[in-house]
Amino acid sequence: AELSYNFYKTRCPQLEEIVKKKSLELYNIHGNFATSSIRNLFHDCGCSGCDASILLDSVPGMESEKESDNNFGQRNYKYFDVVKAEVELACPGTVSCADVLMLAGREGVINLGGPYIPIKLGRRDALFSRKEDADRELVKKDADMDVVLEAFSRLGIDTEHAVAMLGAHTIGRTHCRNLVQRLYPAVDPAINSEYANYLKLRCPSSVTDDKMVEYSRNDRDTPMGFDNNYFNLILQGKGHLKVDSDLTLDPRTKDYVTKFAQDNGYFYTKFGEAVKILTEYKPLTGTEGEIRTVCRVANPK
Ligand code: HEM
Repeated sequence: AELSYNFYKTRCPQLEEIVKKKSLELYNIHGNFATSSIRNLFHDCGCSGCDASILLDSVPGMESEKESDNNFGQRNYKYFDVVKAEVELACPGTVSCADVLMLAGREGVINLGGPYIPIKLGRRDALFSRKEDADRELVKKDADMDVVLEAFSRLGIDTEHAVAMLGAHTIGRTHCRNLVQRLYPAVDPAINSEYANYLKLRCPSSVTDDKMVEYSRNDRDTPMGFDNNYFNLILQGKGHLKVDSDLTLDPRTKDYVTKFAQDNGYFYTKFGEAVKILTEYKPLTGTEGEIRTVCRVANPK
């Protein structure tokens, strides 16, 4: 069985309209659902394929992907339940959480002013989710470029598309616990010194308190705009993570950064192509897995 653009054409013809409407409604109330849904999508597909395994809660005997440090900062999982409930009303037991997650991620990009990305459908949902898979398969925040490019290449994504995908860091936030290693005891020389002072105001101590929700927005100019400003920012030394700074320094990636910084349309094209490849990575299809009713729990046996 394969994914296709018309998988739900007869099974649930209203699906894409429902997800679009509900995602926009949620975005209008909780703007950051759009932001987080894009990272959710990446971390679902990037760990054991696009199978909504990231949405499963831990249960006795199963520590889920959510518990991995690589998923620190993920938020708003609950809104997928809201979208899925609406889909269940129209088409009970028909549409997977994995497809809902892909479509909601797509709508997140659109709601933030980014490009429309056609998404093939027909995925099914994983029966389990394992913290260890997320520990192993997702890229750590301080990974070097070899590791980053290797991880993308495992997903079928080449260097240019990997650089485009990282353009997603044009929205959202970085918590201080992910920033302070580059600020204390000494500022990483790849960070612009004025900007480092700003980050130090946002994160005044090397000791962070996760309960305080201390963070800095990735793009202070257009925080809720899905645009190519990320590439301008990293060229100015305003990248938050090691990977953001390294993109401008590594000979394999730096020319793509300049190209995307100069041409928003080209960035959109390459980002869209990359998302298409990503969302078709290792889906469950046919009779594999299940169609979960509630995205956070596997169906009762
Ligand atoms: C592979 C290299 C990558 C690494 C190491 C990485 C790491 C991170 C880290 C550490 C954060 C901050 C989390 C926090 O402190 O709350 C973050 C945020 C984010 N990342 Fe990435 N990321 C990578 C690639 C991507 C890709 C490919 C996408 C999407 C296509 C993406 C989308 C996002 C988004 C949207 C946020 C903001 C989330 C929010 O505000 O809720 N990242 N990333």
